[in-house]
Amino acid sequence: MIRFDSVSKQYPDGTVAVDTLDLVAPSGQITVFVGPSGCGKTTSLRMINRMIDPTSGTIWLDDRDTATVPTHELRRGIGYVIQHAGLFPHRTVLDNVATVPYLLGWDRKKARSRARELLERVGLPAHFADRYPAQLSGGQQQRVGVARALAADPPVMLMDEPFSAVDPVVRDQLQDEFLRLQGELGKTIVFVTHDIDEAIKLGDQVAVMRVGGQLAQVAAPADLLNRPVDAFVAGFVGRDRGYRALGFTSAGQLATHPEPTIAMNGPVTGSDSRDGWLLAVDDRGAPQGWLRLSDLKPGEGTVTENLLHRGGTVAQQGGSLRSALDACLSSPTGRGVIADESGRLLGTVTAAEVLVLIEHRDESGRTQEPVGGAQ
Ligand SMILES: Nc1ncnc2c1ncn2[C@@H]1O[C@H](COP(=O)(O)OP(=O)(O)OP(=O)(O)O)[C@@H](O)[C@H]1O
Repeated sequence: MIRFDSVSKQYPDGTVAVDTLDLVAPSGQITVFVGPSGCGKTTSLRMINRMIDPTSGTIWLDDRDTATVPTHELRRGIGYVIQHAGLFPHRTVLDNVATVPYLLGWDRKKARSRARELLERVGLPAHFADRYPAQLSGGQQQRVGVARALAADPPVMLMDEPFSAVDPVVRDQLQDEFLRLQGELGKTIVFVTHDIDEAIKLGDQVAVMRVGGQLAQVAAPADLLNRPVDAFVAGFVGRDRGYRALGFTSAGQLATHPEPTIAMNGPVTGSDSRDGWLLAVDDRGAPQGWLRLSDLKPGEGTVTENLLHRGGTVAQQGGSLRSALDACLSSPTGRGVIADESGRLLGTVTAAEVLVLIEHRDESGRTQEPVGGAQ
């Protein structure tokens, strides 16, 4: 656990970067600092490993006042990842990852074998080990940065905009893999970003700061979306927060309607169709897309990929209200496709049925007794 106890930082020129911050970052969880440029996120983060010393107040790491811990000892237990990864350009990827173990005096073989294991963990193939950072893409460099920070297995990780310098698709992948890794490792993580969507996706709790270094609100993502404390937080969290909050509310077990299907690569037969549409499934029963019978030209007798409307999303049974509603809204038929955990079709629901569930959410955002749906 990391605890900020009335922590302030005023730089010598008089700038108050952080103003009387009180906050707990619980062990094994991800706490995200988010806020507009200059609101004191980086300063707050760097005070944890004492790259910056607070002007007043105390930062506790478990039961130790960090001001009383020698910095080299403090930093041994704290991994640090920054934007652009900050890799050493003249060292190979493997030696970059092994930096801290070398510094800690590990035997070279053990350090390198640990580095190899970590590269694999962050999803980099073994042949990258002997490359230099400049020979990697931005996303690959960030993975190396994460592996390097994890090398000595520190219980705490500080991450300052680690995924900001890569394109949105790679960022999304890095975020997913980071969450998967954290699921395995359970580190105490403090993460800085200016991107509210990233904060909401990654944070177990999100601390919104305002310029002047004040904490505006700290809350779980769903609470932040459902109950912003003031106009600043509401504005920062964004306009479609009501819709996004549905992402944190389970749709429960949806009562689905049976949906007539047609087999991929099989013959087109329209006899079961209710409204001129059929849902194509593969040989495992996984939905592939919708087929509109009126799109067929004479002689097109086989269900092939290029005949399908594939824009619709598929929601998983037991998933969120947002994914269920999205499945309906994105479906060309208005019927949202619901699959089981292994991706096999269960049936469909309508937006009206999902809306009934949304209306029956309780105060905390949970859905009550499943209502609506079908037989
Ligand atoms: N060394 C310094 N001397 C004086 N002022 C500083 C110094 N470092 C940061 N500041 C100021 O402190 C405030 C907080 O800066 P900080 O870098 O912590 O903000 P941030 O929220 O991380 O910003 P960004 O998202 O733009 O990186 C800003 O007004 C900044 O200009």
